[in-house]
Amino acid sequence: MDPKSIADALTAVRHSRPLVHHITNTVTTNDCANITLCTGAAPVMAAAPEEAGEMAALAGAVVLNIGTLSAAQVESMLIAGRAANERGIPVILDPVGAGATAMRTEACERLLAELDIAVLKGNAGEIGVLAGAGGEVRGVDSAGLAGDPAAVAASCARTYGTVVVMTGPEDYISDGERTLVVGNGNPLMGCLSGTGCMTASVVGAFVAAGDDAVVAAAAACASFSRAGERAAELARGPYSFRTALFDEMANLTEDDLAAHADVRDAGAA
Ligand SMILES: Nc1ncnc2c1ncn2[C@@H]1O[C@H](COP(=O)(O)OP(=O)(O)O)[C@@H](O)[C@H]1O
Ligand SMILES: Cc1ncsc1CCOP(=O)(O)O
Ligand SMILES: [Mg+2]
Repeated sequence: MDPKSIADALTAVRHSRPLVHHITNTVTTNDCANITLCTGAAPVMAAAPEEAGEMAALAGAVVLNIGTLSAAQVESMLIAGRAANERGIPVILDPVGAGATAMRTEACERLLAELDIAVLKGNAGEIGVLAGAGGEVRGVDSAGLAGDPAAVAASCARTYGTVVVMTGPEDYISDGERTLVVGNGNPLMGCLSGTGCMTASVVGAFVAAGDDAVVAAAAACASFSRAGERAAELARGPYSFRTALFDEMANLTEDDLAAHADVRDAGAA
């Protein structure tokens, strides 16, 4: 893919500094706030049903993450999602742990049925479960996927009428017709809780700032994973990597991204 359109997508985030409203889990909420800031956008976390719709209406994107969900939180997600849908504000769903318990799977299916989800972003196991394609999930981690990942991402996108971002050593982005693969990243990203959640935040920032959700989501994945590559050069282990990941996201330049983003059509992968 044209490296300039990837770099331009980062420029668009930094110029528009979109507000990214999150209703998210209690484990990685601070990481999501700070990676949103380091990307060049503005985070806000607001989950109370009394304000979720009002806050969503002010946002450039809404990120719904079911990592530590409750029945009440699902209701807040529906309120926020409806407010966003009424205004054409993109909603990103992170189906953390879908497939691990019936509650998580059913919550995702309800959110996907009742809301217009712009981007469904999960790991390979979560997307495989929701696609009905033999995904396996252990807690919040992917435990495997049956079949060709590009085909699963595309099939899931068609099933739900959304853009799918399926993360792993390579990230697959598909709207059901066009499927891109992002090759950037480093294995240390899989050794840290929160990198999947942060991917959703970064996707939210890029989709808020862009016109084409497939290109924006691919640019988001390339940017975050390129920051991961640079951070890995500075790290002594997972926790110094974590610090470096935020710094490298904030310091990422359009020139570096244009030179190193590895975004291809999956068919040509
Ligand atoms: N082995 C790996 N090599 C490169 N990047 C990885 C690897 N594992 C995960 N990532 C990156 O880490 C982020 C989180 O992906 P993943 O671990 O699949 O999500 P989750 O935390 O939801 O299980 C994504 O940006 C993905 O590209
Ligand atoms: C460990 C854990 N448990 C519930 S949510 C959560 C964080 C998951 O973060 P990620 O999916 O980004 O690894
Ligand atoms: Mg993880």
